[in-house]
Amino acid sequence: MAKKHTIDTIKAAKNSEKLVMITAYDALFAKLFSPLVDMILVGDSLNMIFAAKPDTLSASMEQMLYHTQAVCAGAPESFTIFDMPYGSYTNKKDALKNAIRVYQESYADAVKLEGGKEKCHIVSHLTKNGIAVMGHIGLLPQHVRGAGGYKVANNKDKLIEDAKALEDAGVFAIILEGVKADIAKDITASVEVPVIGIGAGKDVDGQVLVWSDMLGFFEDFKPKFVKRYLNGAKLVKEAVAAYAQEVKNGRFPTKDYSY
Ligand SMILES: Nc1nc(=O)c2c([nH]1)NC[C@@H]1CN(c3ccc(C(=O)N[C@@H](CCC(=O)O)C(=O)O)cc3)CN21
Ligand SMILES: CC(C)C(=O)C(=O)O
Ligand SMILES: [Mg+2]
Repeated sequence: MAKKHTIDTIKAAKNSEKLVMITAYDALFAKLFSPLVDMILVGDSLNMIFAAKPDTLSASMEQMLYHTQAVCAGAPESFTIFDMPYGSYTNKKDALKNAIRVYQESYADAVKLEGGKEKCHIVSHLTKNGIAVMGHIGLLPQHVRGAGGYKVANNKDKLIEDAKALEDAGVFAIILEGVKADIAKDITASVEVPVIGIGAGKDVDGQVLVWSDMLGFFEDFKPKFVKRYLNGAKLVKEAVAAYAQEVKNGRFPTKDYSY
């Protein structure tokens, strides 16, 4: 990706090229991913992956800001999206206050928040104040406890209504999570902003995956939509085992590694 995206180039990608998005939570990986993807999401999924919590609900603004500062430091050339944590956008006033913190305390380019029609008054309040907002509909991880689990969403008419309402409220793109592929196709066709899928099949405008899922580091989590492009956990375990063995048997360090 030669030049950093803007909301205009992201919108223009619809119907011309697929958009590639990946999560990152730290500078090291963000720097590796940056030249290879269109957008980086600092997902509240970091609460589960980085902090080993059972869900995303306890992620805080402070934690999200800390990780976003790290990601932006590692990937200044990437369009970076801050995932608004649970409870940070329950009303217009709090949402704007917290979104302004994102722009003032990090270099994130946009924020993302979960919800459709019922969140549009908040989305338009943010966009009217100069904040770029990405929507997120379908399976909403922040609703996991209230909903009693992660469930694929199949209410096509409601999802199309949500997508259109978000577009009217001013989002520049929409995440569509956990939706049957044929329904996702119709939702994607119903709006002019790009729809980025996760577990939503191929007929969307782009894809997002959690980095540690697609690189095979998050071994305990293997839902249907995750493709493993690397067996990260296996490679790391082999390397650390080799190091441990060489320390134990005195083969490391040799003269080459000694002063
Ligand atoms: N590591 C990780 N990857 C993610 O993609 C992710 C997170 N964490 N945390 C936040 C949310 C939670 N997500 C999830 C979590 C579980 C399922 C899941 O169990 N899916 C079932 C389908 C259930 C159904 O058929 O209704 C599956 O078996 O695929 C899906 C998305 C996606 N997000
Ligand atoms: C799964 C993606 C879209 C997300 O919201 C996250 O990583 O938190
Ligand atoms: Mg999230």
